[in-house]
Amino acid sequence: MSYRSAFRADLFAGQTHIVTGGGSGIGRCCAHELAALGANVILIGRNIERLESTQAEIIADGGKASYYSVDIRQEADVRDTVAKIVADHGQIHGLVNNAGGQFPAPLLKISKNGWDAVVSSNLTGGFLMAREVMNQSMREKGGSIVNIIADMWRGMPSMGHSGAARAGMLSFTETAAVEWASYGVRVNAVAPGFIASSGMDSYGDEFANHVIPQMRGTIPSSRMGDEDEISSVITFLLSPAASYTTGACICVDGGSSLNTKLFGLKEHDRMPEQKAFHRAVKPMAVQRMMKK
Ligand SMILES: CCCCC/C=C/C(=O)SCCNC(=O)CCNC(=O)[C@H](O)C(C)(C)COP(=O)(O)OP(=O)(O)OC[C@H]1O[C@@H](n2cnc3c(N)ncnc32)[C@H](O)[C@@H]1OP(=O)(O)O
Ligand SMILES: NC(=O)C1=CN([C@@H]2O[C@H](COP(=O)(O)OP(=O)(O)OC[C@H]3O[C@@H](n4cnc5c(N)ncnc54)[C@H](OP(=O)(O)O)[C@@H]3O)[C@@H](O)[C@H]2O)C=CC1
Repeated sequence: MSYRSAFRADLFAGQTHIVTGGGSGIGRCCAHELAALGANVILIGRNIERLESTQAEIIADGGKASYYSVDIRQEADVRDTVAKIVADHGQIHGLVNNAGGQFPAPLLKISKNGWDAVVSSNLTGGFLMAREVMNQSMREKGGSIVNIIADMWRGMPSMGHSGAARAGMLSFTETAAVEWASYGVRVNAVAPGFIASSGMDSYGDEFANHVIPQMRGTIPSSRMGDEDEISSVITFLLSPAASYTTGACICVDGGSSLNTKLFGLKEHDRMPEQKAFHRAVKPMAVQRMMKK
């Protein structure tokens, strides 16, 4: 296995974990990490080429992976796909609800269809996946669900549809954690900040050249996060190390959600030692996962 996880190599041996959006970005990275820890990984997404490619990478690396192409917004397709997964692989131990995305636009420029497309991708789809996995496996056998949301605290300007959906997903996480705890099912969330993922590259030049440099200046850690820095927290939440953790949300954002504008971060807060520290830790993170 070439993926260098911080966790024990047989952590998920004999277990099956679903990763939605597993064909690219954070989901692909997470699929690699879970497979490196012994899991049989099920990749879900719409684009078959990307799913196939991630599956091939994992298998070439000595891991186990399969894929099912489905749009998580389609209720009947989600139900049938989960049924197929249970028939093919048996118990589902973990679900990573990572599929999603949005387009940058101010609220006044978002059509009803645009709003619905984003809300159904980032809220309804995750609910459908969790409900079906619960009904068809976890309510009998227990399990762990991790929902990926976003840094939407105090609003998400230019991505208001996504902010509303992610806030809803956090509330869903908390409700499901309470309702499903007695079935031995834990439900948690991870809120990534700015992560240098392949998905982030999809927003075009304006976003890359203007928005990202501007946002980087507001992050106390002075850099964007890497995909593996989200994956390791997902892995922790799926693992027995988090056996008493449910209904929690872990912000993985280099401190950006804490950076109040009131007496905000100044250049002199970024000490030279801090920059040196980043240079020291970055190579290890990069070694964990080679980006495409
Ligand atoms: C402060 C923290 C920042 C956090 C940063 C977050 C980063 C990330 O999440 S990284 C990347 C994640 N990946 C993506 O975002 C993938 C790219 N996005 C999408 O695929 C789309 O946004 C989607 C989720 C809406 C795709 O859904 P789909 O059903 O394929 O959408 P359609 O193309 O059919 O369009 C439906 C509807 O939406 C309108 N629309 C789509 N794009 C835009 C746009 N760029 N601007 C305005 N409107 C858009 C589209 O026009 C349709 O509406 P109608 O025209 O009214 O029918
Ligand atoms: N990168 C970042 O900075 C941040 C990312 N996030 C969130 O983290 C998650 C992963 O993002 P990231 O890896 O960066 O971006 P990607 O765009 O690479 O990943 C999104 C994945 O979701 C899948 N997907 C999207 N819609 C659907 C759908 N309707 N049905 C099934 N699969 C779907 C896509 O596959 P396909 O197109 O094949 O269906 C793709 O593999 C997303 O929810 C994203 O919004 C949150 C905060 C910050």
